[in-house]
Amino acid sequence: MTTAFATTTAPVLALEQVHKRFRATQALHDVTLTVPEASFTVLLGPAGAGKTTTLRVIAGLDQPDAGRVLLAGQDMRGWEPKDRNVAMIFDNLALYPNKTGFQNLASPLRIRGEKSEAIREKVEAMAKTLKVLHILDRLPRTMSGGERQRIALGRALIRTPRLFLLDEPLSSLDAMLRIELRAELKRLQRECGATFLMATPDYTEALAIADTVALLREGRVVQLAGPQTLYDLPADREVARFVGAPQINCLPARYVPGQGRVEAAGGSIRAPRAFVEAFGEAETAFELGLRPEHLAPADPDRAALRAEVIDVEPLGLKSVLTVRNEDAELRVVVETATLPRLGLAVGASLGVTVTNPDALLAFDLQSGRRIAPVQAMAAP
Ligand SMILES: Nc1ncnc2c1ncn2[C@@H]1O[C@H](COP(=O)(O)OP(=O)(O)OP(=O)(O)O)[C@@H](O)[C@H]1O
Repeated sequence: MTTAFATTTAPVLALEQVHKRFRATQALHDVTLTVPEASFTVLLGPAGAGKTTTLRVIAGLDQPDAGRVLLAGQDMRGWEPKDRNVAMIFDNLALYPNKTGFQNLASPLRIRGEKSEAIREKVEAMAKTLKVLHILDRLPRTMSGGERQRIALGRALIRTPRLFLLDEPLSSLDAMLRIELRAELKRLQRECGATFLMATPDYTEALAIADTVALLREGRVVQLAGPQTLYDLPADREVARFVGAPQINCLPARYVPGQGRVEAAGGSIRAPRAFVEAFGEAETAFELGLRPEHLAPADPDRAALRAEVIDVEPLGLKSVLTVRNEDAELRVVVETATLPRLGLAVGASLGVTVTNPDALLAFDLQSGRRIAPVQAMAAP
């Protein structure tokens, strides 16, 4: 399916210092965000972060207290939702129960007064893309949940607004279907050249689907970055914790400049270059961020630290070990197949080594902001 979208030099959407308060709650605080044409941007954040409010403000369903919403460069102040040429798709994608799959898909086009032939063509193209050609003659009650969701998505996507706003559109689906449909959403967006802004609290969904992620927390954009940057260079400790499973290990640490070493969890490792650059000659206490996949079991005599296994969580191909010593508790990801050979079971002693020192993160003890690696916010 191809659809021509008008090209303008201005981004499809720009939010400029948007504020929104609901009585005691500051739902949005100084939100500034740009969404370029033909991109897939994800608003990621926990419940109550302000995702839905952001989408509603863009759609014109809520008015900002301050700041501007620009669509294709045009200030939307005073514009009715229906005149903004944006489509908002919610999670409860209801279908008309008495209409067939075809009629449901066709309804937005019929409302717009399109000709029958054009409608048939567009519906069939959409049905083919979403793999629902075989159920076009059926009523929703005879479809599976996933089929209904596809028809509903197709009905929303069959129009060609300049911006699609999707509010957790996959949240009511089971895990398998969600993964399948999110890949299709991405493909649809790419093939149509449409511009999507999607809200989700699920970081795996955001990482899998987004070109750019805007991480919202308590009404603020905490980080705007490509998915990999968000994971590798989180703006602060909370972002690092929110993005990634098993969760990143965060532990008190000290940088010792003379020796160029980092001490943590009762052990010591050579400081990565990024830390030397960030800390210079200053002995510094900080919080060390260690992703579980950057740790590995090792010979206790040669490892950075020693610990005891207190839990083993098998996850199929990989397992998560929780290990503890007097100073710290850490999660370590290992290949499940290696567990018996290494004798790793609850109660076993082991050494733990850092496999990728360049991936270590340092956070400020007070503010939690990342202090190493120092890197300008990378372009997504
Ligand atoms: N109409 C309203 N009246 C009062 N408070 C509101 C209203 N709408 C939203 N809020 C509050 O504003 C904050 C942001 O809400 P919002 O629905 O935007 O969050 P969200 O990130 O979409 O959360 P969720 O993932 O749970 O949908 C919350 O504290 C919420 O309680």
